[in-house]
Amino acid sequence: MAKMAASLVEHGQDAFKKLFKYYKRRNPPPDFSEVIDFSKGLRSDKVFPAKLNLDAVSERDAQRVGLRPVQAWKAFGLEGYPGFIFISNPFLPDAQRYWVKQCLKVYPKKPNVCNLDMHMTASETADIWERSVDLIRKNSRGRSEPRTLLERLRWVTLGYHYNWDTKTYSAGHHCPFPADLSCMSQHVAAACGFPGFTAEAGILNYYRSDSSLGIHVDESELDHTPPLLSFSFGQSAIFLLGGAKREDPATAMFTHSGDIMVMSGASRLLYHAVPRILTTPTVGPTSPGLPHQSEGPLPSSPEDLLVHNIEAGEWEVCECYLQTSRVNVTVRQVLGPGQGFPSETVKKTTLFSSKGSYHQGENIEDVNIKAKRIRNDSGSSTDS
Ligand SMILES: O=C(O)CCC(=O)C(=O)O
Ligand SMILES: [Fe+2]
Repeated sequence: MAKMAASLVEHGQDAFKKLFKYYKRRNPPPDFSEVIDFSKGLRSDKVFPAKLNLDAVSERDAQRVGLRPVQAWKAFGLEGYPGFIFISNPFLPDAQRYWVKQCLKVYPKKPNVCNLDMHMTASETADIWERSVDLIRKNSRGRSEPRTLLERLRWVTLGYHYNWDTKTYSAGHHCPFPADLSCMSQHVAAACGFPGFTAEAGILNYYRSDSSLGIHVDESELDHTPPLLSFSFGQSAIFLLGGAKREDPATAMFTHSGDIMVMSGASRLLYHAVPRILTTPTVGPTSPGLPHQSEGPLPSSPEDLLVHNIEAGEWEVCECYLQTSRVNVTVRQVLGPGQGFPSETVKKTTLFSSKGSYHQGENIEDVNIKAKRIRNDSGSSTDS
């Protein structure tokens, strides 16, 4: 089986698509032995330690956003992918809980935009968390139908809201980017050698255990010099990193809870995909970094600490949700320094951003292909 995965890579022709299908397959299950696992350090000969800028972020600034001191981060590069940096869970004990809570409770709130807005009124989507918590708490693993709004959440956009139809950002469709996530992203980017990074757009993807994300490249940002940052929480997944062309072969790696990926330089515009979320039927964490038992509270709050310990009741809901889910946050800088949107994009916004018409009259498959959205095994749309 391991040979099979390798031979798919060697044959070139549509190698990425074949690898995607291979890792997505349930029956028979794929062999994961060739998947790079950065949590195991330098075990693979393709993995090498990445150099970070150790002075870019003070220990105090890192702590403020829930990160360990940069000196303690385990950061890796991957042979053949210059500019790709994988940081294996650099979060302080319990800090992930804060970020998970933000992703589930805070960022889906208005004025941010989510998939549920496309079919529901503003008042119906006003408090997704509050409307979901009681049922999530009574969670029974293994059921297939999502019962709550939180379980039907597929994406949230922050800052400059990504328009899935036109594949553009625009000046007219924008709301303030969350200050905490902006600050954390700035520190991660600075440690990776990008001190001027500005978080301008965010896409949160909410994956259920049968979800996948198709092969795509993130090229809608107007400047590709700044890196793209990716934060993963919850269940582990297989992430495939390909080449500059869609059919180029790809490398498979695990992403676990707390892991950060940085796509910069020559790796900024590489094709990538998430063919599979890895969940096991056992209760408790399956992802090495998933916070389960309290790992020890965050340091008692200096006044300016951005992350804080969350309430036990809130974590109970997050933990139930994460037993079958993965949340990924990508943070992007859209514009170069001093750059503005071309007037063309502003015009397009008026045409396409009216909420009622978003995705309407379109075949769901077309929308999924165009917008490279998350799909479920059943093939059903996860856009609603
Ligand atoms: O979920 C992931 O790890 C990748 C997400 C992604 O590629 C995207 O949002 O563009
Ligand atoms: Fe992406």
